[in-house]
Amino acid sequence: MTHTLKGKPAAPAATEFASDLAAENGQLRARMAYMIEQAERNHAIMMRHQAFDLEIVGAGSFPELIGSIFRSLPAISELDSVTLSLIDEDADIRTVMEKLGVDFAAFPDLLFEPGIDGLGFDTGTRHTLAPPPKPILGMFDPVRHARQFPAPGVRLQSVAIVPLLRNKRIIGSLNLGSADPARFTPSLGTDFIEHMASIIAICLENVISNEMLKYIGLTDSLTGVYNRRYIDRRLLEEIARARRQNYAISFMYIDIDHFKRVNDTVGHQGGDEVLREVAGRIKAELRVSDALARFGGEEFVVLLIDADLDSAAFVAERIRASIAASMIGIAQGVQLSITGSIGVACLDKAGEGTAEAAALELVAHADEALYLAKSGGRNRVMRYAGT
Ligand SMILES: Nc1nc2c(ncn2[C@@H]2O[C@H](COP(=O)(O)OP(=O)(O)OP(=O)(O)O)[C@@H](O)[C@H]2O)c(=O)[nH]1
Repeated sequence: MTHTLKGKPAAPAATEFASDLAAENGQLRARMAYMIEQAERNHAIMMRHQAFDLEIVGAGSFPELIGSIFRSLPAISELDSVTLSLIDEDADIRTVMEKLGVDFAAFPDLLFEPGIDGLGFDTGTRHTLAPPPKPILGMFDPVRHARQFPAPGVRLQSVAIVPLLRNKRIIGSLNLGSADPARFTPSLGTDFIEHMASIIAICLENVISNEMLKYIGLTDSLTGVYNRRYIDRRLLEEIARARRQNYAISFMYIDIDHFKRVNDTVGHQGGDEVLREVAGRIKAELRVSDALARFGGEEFVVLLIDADLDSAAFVAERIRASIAASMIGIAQGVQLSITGSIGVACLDKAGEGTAEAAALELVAHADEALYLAKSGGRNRVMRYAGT
């Protein structure tokens, strides 16, 4: 038997080798287990992101898309804050979405920027052919990132400001915030978040153009107010809602008096200017919940929500007075005195029968009242006699 200097028996070489091997094996197994766990975790993240991609690609409207982004992205990416900045130079997107009924109060993390400068990318000195900006990753700075994170719910530590690009044009930024300081560091690879941002950018551009088209299809290009298609649809929705909530809705026909003479005197273009001015004057007398449309020609209609015949006639009188109040100036200094006749009808507690039948009846009653206003001498408001 061999002895060490301290007198203990030395382990045989084979046993030593076996225990080294076992230790190494253990380490390798632990590493393997860790790598499998990582791979499974990454796979789960990939699957969640694929499901997210499918969800946003399938979004049929702007609120649906924005809702999906704010609801799902923080959860699947384990983020503490997600905001979205959209460039909206002349507030066109905001205006159209509002007109289509989008409630922006429901999306406090949706931010509009009047220009590219507000996004914080270095674009000032960029040559037009230079590559588009890359995501900016790093520590959260409450001053520098105040625009992207105006009211973060938690104390953010690191952020990623990812440009949303369409054909190399920046349309906004996706702003990701984490309470973990190591989550977004400048050295982190950005392929994954750039890919995610590119899908979001495509979806955003698609829904925004779809909503714009929808809006164009529902508005009158000459005056910018709604068109007949919009009112026909809205009337049915409003009748159904008025029935559920038990309130009255009213309808008004407004027809410019002797408009043929206007066209004959100042030409069709002059007539168009008068139509635009009259639309503006009517609109100024309405509440945001009321809907104004041009039914074609020189005829406008107004749908008043939660308004009985008395209140509708009161608003109609205000509109009549405002059209007649002052001359309308058109090109080359020509001033015209314009009046309008108005017929008003009301669907008390939203009527009986189908919504379609009730809508037809309401419009016909307002038309009858308009006829009375015209035959009674014009520049007047008449109520439907049967209501
Ligand atoms: N400028 C312009 N004129 C239009 C447009 N659409 C219809 N009109 C004209 O509107 C006029 C409507 O005339 P009428 O329906 O005879 O009625 P009116 O002259 O207004 O007479 P009353 O309604 O009876 O007071 C016609 O001359 C149409 O050519 C339009 O988009 N622009």
